[in-house]
Amino acid sequence: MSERSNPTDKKLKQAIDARMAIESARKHQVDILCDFAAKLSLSCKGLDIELDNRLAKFRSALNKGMSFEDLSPLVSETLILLKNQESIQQAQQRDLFNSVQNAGKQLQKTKGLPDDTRRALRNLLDQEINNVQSTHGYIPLLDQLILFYHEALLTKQDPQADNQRPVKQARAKKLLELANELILEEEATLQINSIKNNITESDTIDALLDVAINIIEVVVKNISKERKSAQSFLVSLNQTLEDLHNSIVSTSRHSKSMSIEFDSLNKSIELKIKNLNEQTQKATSISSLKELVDNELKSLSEDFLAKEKLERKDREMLSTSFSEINKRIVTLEDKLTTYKKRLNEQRFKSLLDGLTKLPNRAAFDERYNHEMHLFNVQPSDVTLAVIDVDHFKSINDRFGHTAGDITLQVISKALQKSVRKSDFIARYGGEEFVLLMPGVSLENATLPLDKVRKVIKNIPFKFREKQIEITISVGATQFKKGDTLLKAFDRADDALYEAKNSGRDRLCTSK
Ligand SMILES: Nc1nc2c(ncn2[C@@H]2O[C@H](COP(=O)(O)OP(=O)(O)OP(=O)(O)O)[C@@H](O)[C@H]2O)c(=O)[nH]1
Repeated sequence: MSERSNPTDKKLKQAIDARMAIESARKHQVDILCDFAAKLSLSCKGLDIELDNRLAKFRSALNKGMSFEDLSPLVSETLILLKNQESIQQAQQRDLFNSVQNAGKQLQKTKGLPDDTRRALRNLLDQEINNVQSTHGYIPLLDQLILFYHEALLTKQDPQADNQRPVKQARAKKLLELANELILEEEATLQINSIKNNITESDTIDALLDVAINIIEVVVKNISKERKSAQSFLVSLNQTLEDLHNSIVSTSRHSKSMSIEFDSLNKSIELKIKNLNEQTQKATSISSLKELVDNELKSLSEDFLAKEKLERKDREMLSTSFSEINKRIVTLEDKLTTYKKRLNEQRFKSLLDGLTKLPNRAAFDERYNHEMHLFNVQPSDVTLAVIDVDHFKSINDRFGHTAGDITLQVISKALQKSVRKSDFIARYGGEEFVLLMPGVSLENATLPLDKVRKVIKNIPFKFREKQIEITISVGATQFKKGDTLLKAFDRADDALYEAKNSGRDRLCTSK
């Protein structure tokens, strides 16, 4: 019997053990789930007080191991609250979107915001904000926005703040370039040169604005002076022409009246001769003939005298009026010569760079065009070099704009002195120069160009008792068949870029 019950007991025991194992595994799973649910519920903490209370109850019920039937109503209530919370969050998200967008737009209107910040802000408003999916997604955007506000605030508080500097520098550079392009009279040029010193010294955008206004004032004054002088020239030219016209009219009037007088005298002489002839035919005696001839000859001689007097008077009048006309023509010629001279001076000035007195970019363009035209008609060796002063900005920054100006003048003189007479050197703009070497191949140009580089490097610049070495980078090329002005220049520019990128203070060539 015990032998029979034994297997049954064993089976029962095995079944009980298996059941207990399942129960324990299930309990373990339930524990994990409860723990998970409790932790998940904690993550919602702080959204809403009622939801917090309900979730706290839910967690405590889970801890106590409450049955799922008992938990069920609590879960349903929590679900309703969570659903409410979802729509509340959607509304909050909409509000947040609007607030961030409005704040950003407001910030965009701020003046003096650094370019990088402005670009990042535009990206935030145009792109990033539209990719946000949840309320949490706004956190990095808000963080960024606060940073932008901080930068804007710095710009407002400290005019010399670093973040305003790039904006100011860009404007200062532009203003300087414009000032350099102005071609005015001597006095105005001096004024502009002294104003130019203030450009780099201005530490705020407002100060730059003042400088710009000063420049405009000088230009306006110069224009009105030019206009006045052109007007007075035209008025005087007009007056001289009118005088000339009057002289000619009066001469012609005089000639007309003279010719009438001559006509009547001639007629009277003719008549008298005719009369004398007739009387002579009719004369009956020598004595009557003699008397007649005497009378007629006397009258004729009076007429001839009158004619001679008239002729003399006419000659005198003509001579006076011609010398008068001549005088006026000479005055006119003088005036035109002066004006032509002024125009030539003006043209010459417009082709010279005011600061360095080297030919300017317009002069270079003219010559470059000419050389390229000659090359296209009959190819020959022409080398083009672009020269740029290295780290010139730091000279301005460290020692001031005036020191920068003097440096450019010294470098220009040295460049002018170290190129050949047949070469053409010009200031292309800023701290950049261009050199045309007609009749010189690129191969033959490398030695003289490198010599120029060394000449500049050896100039003993001294600023504030400090010895400073200034170097140049040079990019050169040679005209090639099929070149355009742009193609050849780009090649020289590429070579210059290479010289800059490979350490500066060198010559690079491009074939
Ligand atoms: N004093 C003075 N400065 C000028 C004049 N024209 C341009 N500049 C300055 O020249 C500087 C040129 O600077 P960048 O173009 O940055 O070049 P860089 O400092 O020479 O540096 P690299 O060319 O890269 O070696 C700017 O600061 C301009 O303001 C001028 O007529 N006078």
